[in-house]
Amino acid sequence: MSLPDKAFPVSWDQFHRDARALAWRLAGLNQTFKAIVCITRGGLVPAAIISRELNIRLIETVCVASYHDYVNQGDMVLLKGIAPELMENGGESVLVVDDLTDTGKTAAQVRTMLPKAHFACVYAKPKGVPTVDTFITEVSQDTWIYFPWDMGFTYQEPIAKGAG
Ligand SMILES: O=P(O)(O)OC[C@H]1O[C@H](OP(=O)(O)OP(=O)(O)O)[C@H](O)[C@@H]1O
Ligand code: HPA
Ligand SMILES: [Mg+2]
Repeated sequence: MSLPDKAFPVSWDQFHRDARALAWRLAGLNQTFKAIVCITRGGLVPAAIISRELNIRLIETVCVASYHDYVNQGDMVLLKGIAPELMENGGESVLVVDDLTDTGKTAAQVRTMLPKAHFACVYAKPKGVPTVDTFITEVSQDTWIYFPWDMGFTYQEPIAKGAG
């Protein structure tokens, strides 16, 4: 598999705005969440923003590794599971947070551990949409999202390079 055709670069400002929009959406559910389980590593950043906005202080991680060479998804490896007390009652009142759902495999794997939890992510691609309960922005499946923590400043060729 090669890199998707379209690029969706996200700045820190935009990510903060979108993660805060997700927090507003979750606040509107009028549901009390007793804990956040964030899917590392991408879920750590929105979890920090959402935990601040919703005043959730109990934060757990589930550590899943799957994308071993940038775009190609290898086997999923569970590096660290979830504290047993948060898995009681299928994870009822637990909020699971990730930066995005793409094929939906990561969310589906975590759902097997927390079937009754609420799954939220900032961005979603169509294949992943059915695996989450709440998200903010959908991008097409052939789009690659570039997160600010993966980026650096580089020279950009003019769009009309060579012209004039
Ligand atoms: O819906 P999927 O096709 O499973 O893809 C979505 C997952 O892929 C990315 O994580 P990644 O496995 O790249 O690891 P990272 O969060 O540690 O960067 C992203 O943060 C999601 O967790
Ligand atoms: N961007 C960054 N990481 C990802 C993506 C993406 O579009 N899909 C799966 N992991
Ligand atoms: Mg991830």
